Amino acid sequence: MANIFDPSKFGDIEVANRIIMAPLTRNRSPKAIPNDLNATYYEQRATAGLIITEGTPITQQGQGYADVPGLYLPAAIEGWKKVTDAVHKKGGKIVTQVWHVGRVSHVSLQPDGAAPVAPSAIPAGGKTYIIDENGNGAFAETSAPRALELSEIAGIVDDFAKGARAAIDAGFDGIELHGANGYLIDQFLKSGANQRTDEYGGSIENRARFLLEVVDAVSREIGAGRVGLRLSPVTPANNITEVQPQALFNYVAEKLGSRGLAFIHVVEGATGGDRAYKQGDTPFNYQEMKDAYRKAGGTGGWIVNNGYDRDSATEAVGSGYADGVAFGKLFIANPDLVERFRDNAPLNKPDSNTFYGGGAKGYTDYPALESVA
Ligand SMILES: C=C(C(=O)O)c1ccccc1
Repeated sequence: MANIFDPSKFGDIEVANRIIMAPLTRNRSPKAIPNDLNATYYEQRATAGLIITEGTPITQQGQGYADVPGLYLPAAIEGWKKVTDAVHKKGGKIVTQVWHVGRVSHVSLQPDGAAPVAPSAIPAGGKTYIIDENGNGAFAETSAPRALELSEIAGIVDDFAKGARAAIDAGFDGIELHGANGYLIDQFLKSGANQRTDEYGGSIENRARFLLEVVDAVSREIGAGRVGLRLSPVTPANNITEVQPQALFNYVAEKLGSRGLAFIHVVEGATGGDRAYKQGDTPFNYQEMKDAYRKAGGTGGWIVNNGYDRDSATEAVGSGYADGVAFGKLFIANPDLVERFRDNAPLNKPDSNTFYGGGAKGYTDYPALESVA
């Protein structure tokens, strides 16, 4: 019976344990270029079985928030090399979350101040984080998106492949495709954001087409064994909705089963919120989705996320339900979370006031156990 401290292998990626650092946007990479402070932050957390970095846009069009790192500038690749080198020197493993925000953006962040793009011209609502005219961080309403022309979609699929290649060039052990939380891939998947009438909209097969084309393109580029995928079947994040999540994600899981991916990372419930959240009246059955994946030949690691603690993670891995458990806020506040879990030691509490933006405070200044002994 596995436990959370056992090593494993997710596709081509060997991991020292099952305690995974979840992707966490921190808005501390001005001009989309990773910096020394970012390298320190990730290095401090290198004992995670696998670090999944914050969302990293593949293009400026895919950028939706100020000061997140990108993969589309040469200087950013050099910046990421500082991060991957630092983590590898500590024996860690790290993949980057490859991201296109779709409609969750603002014209001030878009090339030539253009409208953000999406499957359909349906606004996300809600707010994003920009740098205002005075150079200060500020929250702003997301801008109304335009619907992608059919002829544009292949180019974005190719942008994902280029981003995956850039990630490997930057020294990452692989990538996680961001298919969750109401961003572009999730917008194509879900009925509330995708009302296209061409081969990318309407039926479940059509709405899953973009995801599967992106999976196949990045797998051709860097090898499926270095590709993970994050999904969030029922999250309401960024006002995304879906009328039949179980049918959709059972289908997606079945189609992923034959693609040899390294891992599938599933947000259970509302991202960062209610684990029991559901879209519609029927609770989502995550085991059923996993069964569909395994039945179709899926061998990738099954990583679960949202509201887990040491005990529930131990149960999830020990029972064989999960191969890994991803922790977000706990890794923000506990760089040495693995050691704290091993010693069943007290945990630092995260300060939500410093989650987004700023510098070292609330980022690299959380103490590790040995520093408080
Ligand atoms: C990448 C994010 C996600 O997946 O929800 C994100 C973006 C901004 C703030 C928090 C989280």
